[in-house]
Amino acid sequence: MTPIKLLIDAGNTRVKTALMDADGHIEPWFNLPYEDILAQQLPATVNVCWLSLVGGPQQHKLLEKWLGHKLAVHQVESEAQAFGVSNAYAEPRTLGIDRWLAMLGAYNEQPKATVIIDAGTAITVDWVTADGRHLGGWIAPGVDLMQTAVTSRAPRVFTRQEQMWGRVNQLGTSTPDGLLDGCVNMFAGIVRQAIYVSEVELDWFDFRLLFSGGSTPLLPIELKRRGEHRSELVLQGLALYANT
Ligand SMILES: Nc1ncnc2c1ncn2[C@@H]1O[C@H](COP(=O)(O)OP(=O)(O)O)[C@@H](O)[C@H]1O
Ligand SMILES: CC(C)(COP(=O)(O)O)[C@@H](O)C(=O)NCCC(=O)O
Ligand SMILES: [K+]
Repeated sequence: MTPIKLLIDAGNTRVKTALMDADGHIEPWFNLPYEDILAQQLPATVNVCWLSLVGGPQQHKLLEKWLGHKLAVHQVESEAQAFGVSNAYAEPRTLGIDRWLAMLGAYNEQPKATVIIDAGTAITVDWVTADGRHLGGWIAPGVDLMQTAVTSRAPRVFTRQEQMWGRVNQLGTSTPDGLLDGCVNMFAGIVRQAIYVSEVELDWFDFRLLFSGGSTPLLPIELKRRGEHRSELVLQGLALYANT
């Protein structure tokens, strides 16, 4: 493919990108922490970029430094409605652009009742009905943040740099294991609660459960099997805007 457009999903921790050609085909490019993006060489054929940014001024500055003045940048904002989806927020622009785009990406792929759980820096959960109504959602700390929240206020609690995988359903027998297991299980718990609310409160019996974000692999297999791992939803939403 000859890429002409760059799509950027700039989270609070990592930057995910894709390239789009003149026919609207997209191909994933990289998923890197901010400090590593400057080393990435932009393809010479790319002249325009579509940006989803939830990070602050520091992250914005890094992106500007990377892109230089070579590209026209379209920064997308959440809207009251677009591409068949209506935003539940009374102030639509205050909904995280990553959450908005993930809903557009999912709904335009399959217009069906959908729950999207994005577990990155924060964990967000959003509900969209089969007719494209966003009902609202949740914002909770991500797994790393949960651990930092405890260690920053309790001097005797500490973490060890170690693999987080496979910790769900474990009972910790040391401080770092107990903290890790507690936080990973908090994540599993919010997923179970989201399923409960969908089935019992909303009476949904046939819905898509989509997982995205860097912490998805921490979920136990029985929860992963209830849904699909779809980390490119924000980029798919951006592609809708880039194709207009
Ligand atoms: N390659 C990786 N190795 C270890 N942890 C990762 C990796 N990628 C993502 N994570 C975890 O996921 C989080 C970032 O996921 P991501 O969905 O990219 O977040 P955001 O959109 O907030 O930038 C990190 O805080 C970390 O917990
Ligand atoms: C909730 C978020 C911090 C999630 O960001 P992420 O974890 O993907 O980096 C982001 O979507 C955001 O800043 N939202 C604005 C507030 C809102 O959605 O209501
Ligand atoms: K998130």
